[in-house]
Amino acid sequence: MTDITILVATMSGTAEMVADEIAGRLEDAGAQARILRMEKADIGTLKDAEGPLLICSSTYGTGDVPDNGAALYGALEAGRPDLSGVRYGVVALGDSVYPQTFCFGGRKFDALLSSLGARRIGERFEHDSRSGVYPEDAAADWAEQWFASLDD
Ligand SMILES: Cc1cc2nc3c(=O)[nH]c(=O)nc-3n(C[C@H](O)[C@H](O)[C@H](O)COP(=O)(O)O)c2cc1C
Repeated sequence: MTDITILVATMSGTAEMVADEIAGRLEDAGAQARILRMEKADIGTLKDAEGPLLICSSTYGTGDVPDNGAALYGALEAGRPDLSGVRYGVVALGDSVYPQTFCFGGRKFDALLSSLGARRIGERFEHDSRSGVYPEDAAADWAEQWFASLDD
């Protein structure tokens, strides 16, 4: 069974709700999904994860990662661990009212993990809170496809 760790960075809870829905969908598809808020994660969490990681992050401030993800982001940036054994996917939440920094929380994690040697599986999923699409439904649909593509 594939173990998937969903790492959540959120300010007002949307990303956590999205992670809950994704976890349910992944479990239905036969995965073991664990949700971890980023303040409870460290470099070891990423390096030692049994299976792929799923970054689920919103965006705040001027294109910043949410506060609860800042310590992990900073530790990765400063420590520059070798993550070449890590596979990951990205769910990025944002709002197109901020076109200059749209979905930068998820995009920043994506760029950082990739620069540390981790391999992204599939395209990044980006949700615009202005779109009228429910983020949890769209992200769960995406995650089901993402999970299926892990075997490719
Ligand atoms: C103060 C504030 C700043 C924001 N800044 C950005 C931003 O720079 N870029 C972006 O794409 N979205 C931005 N957003 C939108 C949120 O990322 C988006 O609404 C997201 O769905 C919130 O998810 P959360 O509840 O998990 O934090 C901002 C929202 C707020 C309230």
